[in-house]
Amino acid sequence: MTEQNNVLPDDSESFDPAASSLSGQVDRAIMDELLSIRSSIDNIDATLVFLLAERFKATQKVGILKATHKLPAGDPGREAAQIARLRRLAEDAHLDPAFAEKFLNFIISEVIRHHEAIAENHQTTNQQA
Ligand SMILES: O=C(O)C(=O)C[C@]1(C(=O)O)C=C[C@@H](O)C=C1
Repeated sequence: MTEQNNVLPDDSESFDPAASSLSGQVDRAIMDELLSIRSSIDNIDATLVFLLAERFKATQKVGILKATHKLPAGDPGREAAQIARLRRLAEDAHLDPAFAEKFLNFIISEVIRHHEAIAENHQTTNQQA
């Protein structure tokens, strides 16, 4: 049977978790320890991608709602509250709050770009109708 029941995409054929420019240059035990830690990093990176995909699905709904009701793409008041909250969470988690703020701003700027594209598209479609 070729049916796939797993939820995760299969990247096992294209991704080599042992890929490294250090291969053959580092003691086996050290390399094994490095690969073991990298395995956690790979799981975390995969989780980040799935979480970001879910966040962008949610913000796409916001973008459609905003375009439908002609609301501005950005909401600086909301952003200020989000940034203050994330900075506090970052501090509690021993993550650099400046990095957390930069990361959120990076994501939000992409979301605003998407919102503007949705609004543009919505306007064009309505002009044609
Ligand atoms: O909540 C909104 O109004 C959104 O458009 C989402 C979002 C976000 O990505 O969190 C993006 C842009 C706004 O400036 C504020 C927040």
